[in-house]
Amino acid sequence: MSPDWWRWVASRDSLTARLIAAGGERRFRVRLLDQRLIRPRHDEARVLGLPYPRLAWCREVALCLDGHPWVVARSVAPLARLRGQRLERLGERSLGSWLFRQPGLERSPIEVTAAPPPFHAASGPWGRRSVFRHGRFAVLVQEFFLERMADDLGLPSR
Ligand SMILES: C=C(O[C@@H]1C=C(C(=O)O)C=C[C@H]1O)C(=O)O
Repeated sequence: MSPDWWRWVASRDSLTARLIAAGGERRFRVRLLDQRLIRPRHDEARVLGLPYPRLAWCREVALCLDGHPWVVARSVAPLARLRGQRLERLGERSLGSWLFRQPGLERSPIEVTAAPPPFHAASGPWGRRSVFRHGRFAVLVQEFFLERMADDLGLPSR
């Protein structure tokens, strides 16, 4: 991986904040693509340490700059660990802007993939995922950086 991409893929602070900063004059927007109850995919259940199959709340978004998707994300939170968090009310507010305000937030090591997003038609150089926890609450956040972001920021292909 190029150092330019490593800085994005390995970052552990808020991606929302980084995208807004990198976007400069461009307008940032979270576009809500879907939110629903699901049975997590096998690999998602494994990463979350869930006995399969358990119901989970799923949210899919595109993080857009001036209307162009730079990142697509799918977040999966086991219902049993939602602990009354009303995540469905986030709407087009960023999950990150809420998450990073939670006291005692912990983040697992980041897993990286070169595979395309399994939940979206767009493609790009890298994907990653990690689990955020605070107290008993847990959410798996899976983010895929798209070609449009590489083009707009003049990043290398990989
Ligand atoms: C986890 C973060 O939140 C971002 C916002 C998301 C959303 O609103 O659904 C999903 C993934 C993120 O990239 C972050 O900013 O780091």
